Amino acid sequence: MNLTLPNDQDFYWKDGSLWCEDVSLETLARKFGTPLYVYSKHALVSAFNAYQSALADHPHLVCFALKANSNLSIIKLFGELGSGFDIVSGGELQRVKAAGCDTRKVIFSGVGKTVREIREALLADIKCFNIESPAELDRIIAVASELKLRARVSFRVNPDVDAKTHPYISTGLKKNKFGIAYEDAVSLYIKASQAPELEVVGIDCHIGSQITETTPFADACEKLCTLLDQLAEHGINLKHIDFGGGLGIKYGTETPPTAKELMAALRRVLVRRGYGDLEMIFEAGRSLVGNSGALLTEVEFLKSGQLKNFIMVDAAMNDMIRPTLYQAWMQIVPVTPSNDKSAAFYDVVGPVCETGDWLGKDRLLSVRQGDILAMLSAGAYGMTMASNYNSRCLPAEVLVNGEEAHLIRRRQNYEDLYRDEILLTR
Ligand SMILES: Cc1ncc(COP(=O)(O)O)c(C=O)c1O
Ligand SMILES: N[C@@H](CCCC[NH3+])C(=O)O
Repeated sequence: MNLTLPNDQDFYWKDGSLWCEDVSLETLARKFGTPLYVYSKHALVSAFNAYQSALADHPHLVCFALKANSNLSIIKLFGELGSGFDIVSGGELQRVKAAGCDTRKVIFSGVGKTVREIREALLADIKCFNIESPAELDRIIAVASELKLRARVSFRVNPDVDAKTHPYISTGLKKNKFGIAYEDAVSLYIKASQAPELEVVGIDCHIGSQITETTPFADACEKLCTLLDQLAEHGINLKHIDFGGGLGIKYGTETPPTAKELMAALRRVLVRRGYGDLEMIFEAGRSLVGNSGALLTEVEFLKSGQLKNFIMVDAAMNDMIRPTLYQAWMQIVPVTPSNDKSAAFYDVVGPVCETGDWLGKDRLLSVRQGDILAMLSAGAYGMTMASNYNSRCLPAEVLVNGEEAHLIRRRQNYEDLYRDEILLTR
């Protein structure tokens, strides 16, 4: 595979070493230790602005999906750029508040919202609940009635389109647990519109993640427009259409559409179907943060197995689970390549006691003990999916802005591992 770097504007080669903006990754690894997540502020801002400029001529709200990366400093940065937020838990709502951002720009998705979470979101005056089941509709009515508040709602409709992505991250099919059935949508909208506790404001779908074509989005849009036609016949007219997230990024050889291309495809459908004036909402996660981050890790040992060679690094599946969970391919490069050792094929593995603890397989690399490797495009679903498995401390996170590198999450220490546990003394 002849590969270029996935984001060679913000992570690029200079003087024989890999840099993030105006700081070398080697320097960052030595200064902050490894494993280390490094994010480029410029990349984050550019990704957000790509959506903003593609949508500039239309009413819209880009809601950053916190599940992709929920560091407070990153939430705050997007908030300052004008972002809304897509949340799926009370904890994520609390993060939006803790970052000092506007909860009235929050969209609440998720199939299992608890009474407590609904209460908190209503009190925070969020923009909209994306309802995912008839039972949730009843629950929101009950909580709104108890609080004497009106909930703004939309239904997440399952358009049953194939997003052509990994089965674990495709969500818009009939067999998935997400959303309400397309066939049930009209009757649920009628019920919701008759409830005084609700204001029915939108329609929503989310068909999957890491989608690299525009067609599935356009297909979903057509299906939602057909529903909008049917709802209009019942006098139900909505204010917004929410396309969820899902826009893919470049990890290796993918060529995903740009935000501009995606918007053009959606606008074509909306305008043709007579819904060009609706506010367009996006719950963008990966496409805002994925290519903005790298995971740095140090080579602990090289090991020749019976059938394979291994590079043992100090990052593991607990720090970055995507490769083993989805067989995801993510680029791994030495940050300061040298040719004084001949290249060989290696599996890049961590120290966790699981055969599935790998970050890359069959990679042609020339490395020595002590070298720093960078796993690229690691800004989405990296740190947020990290765990303490094997009692490993969570990595630190650094945000680079030009020549400056700010620590935005300190590395955990051993005491952090059991701080919440209670040692029974008898
Ligand atoms: C409801 C919902 N919205 C938004 C997202 C963000 O998706 P992505 O990171 O692919 O943009 C997800 C995750 O797939 C999701 O489940
Ligand atoms: N966590 C997944 C995507 C799932 C998105 C959540 N709906 C990934 O790393 O690709």
